Amino acid sequence: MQMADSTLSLSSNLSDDLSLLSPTSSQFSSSSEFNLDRDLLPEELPVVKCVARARIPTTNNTEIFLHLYSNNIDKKEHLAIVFGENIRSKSLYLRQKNETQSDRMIRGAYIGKLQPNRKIADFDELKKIGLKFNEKDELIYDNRTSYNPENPILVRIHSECYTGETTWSARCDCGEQFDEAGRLMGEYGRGVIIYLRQEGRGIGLGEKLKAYNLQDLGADTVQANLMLRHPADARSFSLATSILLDLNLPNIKLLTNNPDKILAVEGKNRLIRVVERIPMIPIAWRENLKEGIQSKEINGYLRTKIERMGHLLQEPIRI
Ligand SMILES: Nc1nc2c(ncn2[C@@H]2O[C@H](COP(=O)(O)OP(=O)(O)OP(=O)(O)O)[C@@H](O)[C@H]2O)c(=O)[nH]1
Repeated sequence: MQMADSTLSLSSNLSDDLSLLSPTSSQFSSSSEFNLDRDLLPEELPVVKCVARARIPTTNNTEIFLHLYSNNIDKKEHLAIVFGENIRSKSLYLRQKNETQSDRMIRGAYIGKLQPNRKIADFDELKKIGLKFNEKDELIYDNRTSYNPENPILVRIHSECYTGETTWSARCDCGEQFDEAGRLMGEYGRGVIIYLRQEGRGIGLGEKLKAYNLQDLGADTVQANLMLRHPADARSFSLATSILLDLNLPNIKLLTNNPDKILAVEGKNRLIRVVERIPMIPIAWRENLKEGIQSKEINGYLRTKIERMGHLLQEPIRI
């Protein structure tokens, strides 16, 4: 999203900045200071290519199809976690030069199920049963081969969070949101989680750990980023736009509280349409205080997202 550092004029020395962290500091007063402008989004989208896909049976008894993407703007392995066998990547199914049926099965460009002794991935076999390909050998989608792109599909765009997903952090709601998105999509039997490698809202894990120390020293999640001379949010969602287009999913129902994410994934030319926003209400806020993430940090974190980043969420009134 590359949001600009618009509110804070920083002194050159971090230790000077620490003195700004008194509770009475009023320099951050307005809400949603960082909201995005559609006109400033890039015109051109990144080029993405699905290089491998595999079926993953999960511990929840749901089957997912993991799609791994390369792209022309970074070297990271971004992913689409796909619930539903008939959601197809255009770039994956393109026929590659000199590839064999076995090559296609190995990189996941098959239709149906793999089983021992299967010989044909899709192409010739599918032609035989009447499926059509265009002059570039791209599969022409129809009801038998693909999800109907007119039907909005449930999507979560998730940014990597090592601490929330792997080390059980109760500083943020990332792990809970990831699990919840998977649970919902498993229940519906359809959906996509786009997993973007932009740790720490794009500043990386090392910088996020420094931000956590600043938070323990009294900064909120936005202040900490700014004090480290990063934007409040350094992410871009154009890769998610390109991946959704590659999966032939132009209409989506987005699980998010972040209005900027909606704008960002739709992009400048609105090639993706968010036809519905589905809020992600923290479990502790919607059920009872015994469930969900319990920590003093999480409440401050969520409050800052509401007050300073304009998140569409309401803290429950506790009696
Ligand atoms: N810099 C920084 N990053 C954080 C902090 N807490 C969580 N993150 C990162 O924030 C990102 C998670 O944001 P998301 O949950 O995808 O998005 P969001 O903008 O909160 O919007 P939602 O869709 O409503 O969840 C991950 O990359 C986390 O690593 C923090 O205190 N500082």
